[in-house]
Order: sequence, then structure tokens, then C-alpha cells
Amino acid sequence: MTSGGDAQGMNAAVRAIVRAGIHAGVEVFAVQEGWQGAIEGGEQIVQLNWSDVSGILPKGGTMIGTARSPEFRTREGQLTAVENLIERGIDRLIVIGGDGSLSGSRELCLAWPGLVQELVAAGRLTPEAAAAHPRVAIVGLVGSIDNDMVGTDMTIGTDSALHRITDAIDAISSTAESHRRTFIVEVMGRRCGYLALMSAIAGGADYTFLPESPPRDGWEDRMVDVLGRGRAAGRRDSVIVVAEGAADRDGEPITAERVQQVLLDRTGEEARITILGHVQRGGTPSAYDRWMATACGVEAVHQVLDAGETDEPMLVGMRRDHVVSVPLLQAVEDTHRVADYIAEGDFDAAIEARGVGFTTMVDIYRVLSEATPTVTAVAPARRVAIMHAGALAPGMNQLARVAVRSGLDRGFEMVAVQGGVPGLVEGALREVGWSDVEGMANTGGADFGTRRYVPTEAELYQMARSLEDHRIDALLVMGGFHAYATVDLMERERKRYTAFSIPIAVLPASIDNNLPGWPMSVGSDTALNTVVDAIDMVRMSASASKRAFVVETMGRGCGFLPLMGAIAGGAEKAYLPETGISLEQLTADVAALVDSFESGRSFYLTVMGEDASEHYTGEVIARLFEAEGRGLYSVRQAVIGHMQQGGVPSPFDRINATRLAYLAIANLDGQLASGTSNIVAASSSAEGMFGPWRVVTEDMDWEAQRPLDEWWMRLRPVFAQLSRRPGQE
Ligand SMILES: Nc1ncnc2c1ncn2[C@@H]1O[C@H](COP(=O)(O)OP(=O)(O)OP(=O)(O)O)[C@@H](O)[C@H]1O
Ligand SMILES: O=P(O)(O)OC[C@H]1O[C@](O)(CO)[C@@H](O)[C@@H]1O
Ligand SMILES: [Mg+2]
Repeated sequence: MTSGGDAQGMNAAVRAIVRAGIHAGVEVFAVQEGWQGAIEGGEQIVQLNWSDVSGILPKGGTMIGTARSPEFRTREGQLTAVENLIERGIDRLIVIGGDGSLSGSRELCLAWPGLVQELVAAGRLTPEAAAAHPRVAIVGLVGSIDNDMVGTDMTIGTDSALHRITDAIDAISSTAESHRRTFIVEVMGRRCGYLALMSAIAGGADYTFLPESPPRDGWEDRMVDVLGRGRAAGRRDSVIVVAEGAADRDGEPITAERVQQVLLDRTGEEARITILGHVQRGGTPSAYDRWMATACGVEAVHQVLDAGETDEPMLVGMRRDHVVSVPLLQAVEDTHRVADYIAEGDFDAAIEARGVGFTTMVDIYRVLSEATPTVTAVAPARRVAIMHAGALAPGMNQLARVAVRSGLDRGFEMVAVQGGVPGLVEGALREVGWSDVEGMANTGGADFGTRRYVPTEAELYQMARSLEDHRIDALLVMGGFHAYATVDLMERERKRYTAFSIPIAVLPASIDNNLPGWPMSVGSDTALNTVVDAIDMVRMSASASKRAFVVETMGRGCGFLPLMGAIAGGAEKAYLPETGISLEQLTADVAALVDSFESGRSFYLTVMGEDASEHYTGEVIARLFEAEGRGLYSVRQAVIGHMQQGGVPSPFDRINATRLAYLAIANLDGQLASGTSNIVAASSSAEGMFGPWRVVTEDMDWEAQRPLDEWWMRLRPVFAQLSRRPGQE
């Protein structure tokens, strides 16, 4: 069942549940139109088969319909729903919905035995039927753009909604800049400020109002001051993001109109208002919402089938890169507690209850949205250099922007290395100020330059000289494999070159997602979205004919892009560099391919990594497929290519970059203050998110240029279940 407001990615969950259910050997039914459908019964409860969920992955909304059902809140509504479910022999239920729908599920779970008794007493249910279904097993998946559920880091739909919002803010910024205007953008989220906060960060907005953190009295003057200073520092536009549930400390709503009036009264400027509304809930799901909903859907099936008589209902969600399950009751109660804190005016507790990620981002936003540094560098200020290294990754500009601004805000002089490692060798360093990084929040590319280059022995000496000449006290390196390889050399040569004995922080930025310590390197989410967009287009291009496609992604020795692209794009087959390609496997795959066209398929999609095999290249595989089809279908190859490195960074990459760069500078600051000179790298398991170099890089396979432990390889069984019917090899 899907219930509550629809959310992009609900279809991915439905598809995964149906197919994983079929693999588990059970019959899967859809309760259409949410709880309302359970009350209506009859044709609202329908069985779904394998092919019923074909082709729904790229579609927004939910194919089984959703609703908000006031009737379900009543005893009679719940009685009828239980009656209808038991009539179909259904006592295991996966509900995909928001906090409301899951609260309702929990209520039903608690009330079920009583409801069953009442139905028997009223003669609406036979004692035998009641005895066969004494309890209901419920598993919840959170489908809501609001991301307002405690117990999961992300809810299905939130990432897609952020895509819609950041696209809109990017578009508004350009017209605002042209007219030197202020725009007030209202975003959804009910009583949760997640969408507003993250879109303000991703869009580089100047000011934001969140329900969890109502502004202190006098906010009107502060807002006008911040905007005014921004303009004085050269900004041509101002963007204010208002969450629909924002209010002041007296609980008086802060609406877009109210903000507009404040600006008119105090500055005479007539700001424009854009209310994004339901656009945020529409459109194709992002890559994240597709793979995340898919992975959670498969897990939900296992949970609901394994649930024993007395087991409590569970919620399946995400904790970092892990699919996790937590007791639904606890999650619902914790979620309601946030609302209570807000109602009681305990805003610190409200923010804290949203989780550490939210709290950190609120702090970071406060620094970044300032128009100028809050402190002035006092001579002799510490000098911190930043450098990109390796291939270009979308989000590098955001990294540079956040590093520069948070460094300046801590009183450092910030120095940018121009052109990556060769720039450091040549001594191409320049000081950068607050406004030098203006507008870099949402652009692709790397304005300070980057190169795929590892220094030679002699160049290490020159690098050390550059660091000394420019009196660099600490260094932040942001990039891919070459960044890590360069710093590894520097670490080994620290005895020889004392200039390297400064605090150094390294963070991952690469579309390949092939670096240890951090689950998603900056740029990899953007590239994955590009892959998925390309697959969607390829699929459409083939819709009028019988065709097999072989799509090739980048990623070098790392299979992240091909596997995740295959899961999110709904492919039939994926070839990864980790596992290679054998003739034996190809033979089996060709047989499966021919068989599927013979049994009526009209499209077959294979996704492969560029380095999956030295010999069986995309072209070879495409020819092989063509030859064996004997005219039954045609085969085309699509190499996605450098589009994957280009592109405007996705909201996730902008947010990920913001957190990483901020925490890296915080680490360097801490080291400079305490007098240590450690080399650290981003590490999701370390305190402060940066851990010792040697420890983090223990997980690096330098030869294969990828981590030894790749978390997403755990999703291979998920992919295997969804891409092939049981019995198909
Ligand atoms: N306490 C409750 N008891 C019984 N049913 C409930 C309860 N709360 C919500 N529901 C049911 O869940 C439905 C959806 O709830 P709601 O409108 O809050 O949306 P949601 O699931 O939170 O999704 P979203 O917020 O993303 O739109 C309600 O219309 C109602 O049928
Ligand atoms: O679609 P409706 O019923 O107008 O509800 C809008 C609400 O639903 C959501 O989109 C999802 O909960 C909220 O952000 C918004 O407040
Ligand atoms: Mg809700």
C-alpha cells in the first residue's frame, strides 16, 4: 500500500516488493488508494504480477494510487479495513507512506486483535477466519518528500524533491541576478525544515526560515542586515528560502508574504515570491530515490515474511549506506516528540531530535549564509591552502566555496592552488577572498582547476618549496585517486621535506566513487543521475522496436556507476570490473537474452563499466548479442562518456561537499590550535568525520584503484532478484 502524499520513488519500492515477493514464492497484492482502498475493498485489492510492475521505475507518483483517508481514523473505518484484508487472507502488510500513514499502521497493529474480536461478535467474520489471522505483521517504508521521520536518514522522495527545488532556485538565481532582485521561495515540508535547510545550502541561498529553529526577536533587522551586506559585498541577487511551516517564537507563521512585507517596509524593495508547491512532489525519481527505495523494498519483503506472531512492526530505512530496520513504534514516537518540542518552544531539542546530520547542517548553514566572515584575520594569520587533484568531479566548486568561506570565518588566510598538483609544483598559488567564491555553489567544473597527475620525485621537492614560499600552514586536498596517491607520496616523504609536516586533510571527489573511508565521493551522485537519465532516454528511444542496448558507463576499475546505474535504471544485466566478464557467463547471458525476446520482450538493457573487461568490450558484446539474435531484435551500443563528469552538481553532491569541506577545515583548525601535524582523510567511522591517513587508506587497493570493501557490492543480490524472474538464469 502507498498512503499519504505521493512521493517520487514509491513506484520503485512497489516494483521491488512485488518482485522480491514473487522470488520468495508468495502472492503479492496491492491495496490501492491507501487506507481508503482497504476500507473500500473489492477491486481496490488486486494481485500484482512480475510484468505488472515493468516500466514503472522512471515514473513519479505511485501506480497503485494513494490517498489521505479520514475514515481510517475511525473505529468503523478500521473494522471494515480489517474485514476486507482478512477476506483476502491478507495479514502481512507493507505500508509505504509518511509519518501519518505509519502512525495509522501502528494504531491498526495495536488494535487488530480487538477489531477481529469485534468483527466476530458482529457476525462479520467467522471464528475460523479470525483464528487464522489473529495478528497483522506490518513493515513500514517511509515514502514522503518531507524527510520528517526519525529512524531513517532519508525518506523516499526527499532527494527527488530536492532536485526539483534546487533546479528552481538555480533558475530563479539567474533572473534575480539579472535584475538585482530578491526572491522569496516557499518550499514544502509541513512541520519539517529538512527540504528548506538543504535546498538553501544546495542553492547557496542567503537566508532561510525553518520550523525547528524559529528566529529570535529582531530577526527582521538581522535579515535586512545580512542581505544588505551581501549586496554591498557584490552579490547581485538575494534568495530567501521559507519552509511552509516556518513560524516565529510566538508561533506566528512566517509566510513568504510576511517576509516580503518586512523587506518592503525596511528597504523599499518589492521582493518577488515563488511558491513551488506540488511541483516538488512530481517528476521522475532521482537515482538515489530509485536505488534506495529498491533496496529498502526488498528488505521489507524479508522482514514482513520473517515476522513472527509476537514481533512488533518494523520500519525499514537508511542509516548512511546501510539498509536498517528499527521498531516502528519507537520511530513514530520519536517523530511525534519533535512536534511536541516545537509546540513547547524547546527548539534546541527539536533540532537535536532530528539527528546529528541536521544539527551539523544548521550550524554550517549559519556560517555559510553570512555575507562576510564573522571574524577578521589578525596578522600573522594562519595560511591554509586548498587544492583539487585528479579528474574533474561535479561539486568541486562547492567544495572550494565552502572551504574558503569556512576558513576565512575561522580567521585564516585562504590560498587556492591553481590547476591541481602541477600548479603546486609550479607555485601557482593565490590568495582568495569571500567574494571570489560567490556563485560557486551550483556550478559544475572546478574554477581553480584540477589535473589527473601524480608528482615525480623531483616535483615533490618543488611542491615542498611552493608550500614554504607561500608560508602554508595547513593543506586541504580534494579529489580522486590521484589526490590520494599524491598525499600518500607526501606522507612517505615527510622526513625528507619538512614542508609536508603540516596538518593535511584529504577528502574524496570523484565520479568513480572509488575511494576509501567515505561512502559517496563528491560527484558520484551527479554522475549516477546522468547515467540514469541516459538510460531513461535509451529506453524511450527503443520503445517502438525490438531492441537490446549495451550502455557503457565510466568508473574505471570501480563498478559503482554500472551497478547502481543498472539498479536505478532497471537493467537486466550489469558487468562490473570487480567481477570481470567470462566467456561462460556471456554464453549464458546471450541465451537468456534470446529467450526473453522469444517470449515477447521488446527491450533488454545491459549496463557495463568501461573497464569491466579488457577483451569483451561493449562493442564485442553488442556484436555477439546481434549475431545470436538472428534478426529477432537489433542491438545498439551507447557510451555515455564525459557527460558523466560534466553537469550541474546534484543536490546530494552539493550537500555532501558542504559537509566534507566544512569538517575538513574544522579538523585543520583543531590541529593548528593544538599544534599537531597529522594527515587525515574523510572517514565516516571517525569522530569528526576525519581519521588518520594510514587507518583510512588501509582499505585502499592501490593496484586496482578502489577500496577493498565496497558497500554497494552488497546490493548485487537485490539487483539479481529484480532483474530476473525466478528460474531464469
Ligand atoms: N493516528 C492515526 N490513526 C489512524 N490513521 C492515521 C493516523 N494518522 C494518519 N493516519 C492515516 O494516514 C493517512 C495519511 O496521513 P498524512 O496525511 O499525515 O500523510 P503522511 O502519511 O504523513 O504522508 P505525507 O506527510 O508525506 O503526505 C491519513 O489520511 C489517515 O488515513
Ligand atoms: O498534497 P496536499 O494534500 O495538498 O498536501 C501537501 C502536503 O503534503 C506534503 O507534500 C507531503 O507531506 C507536504 O510537504 C505538504 O504540506
Ligand atoms: Mg507526513
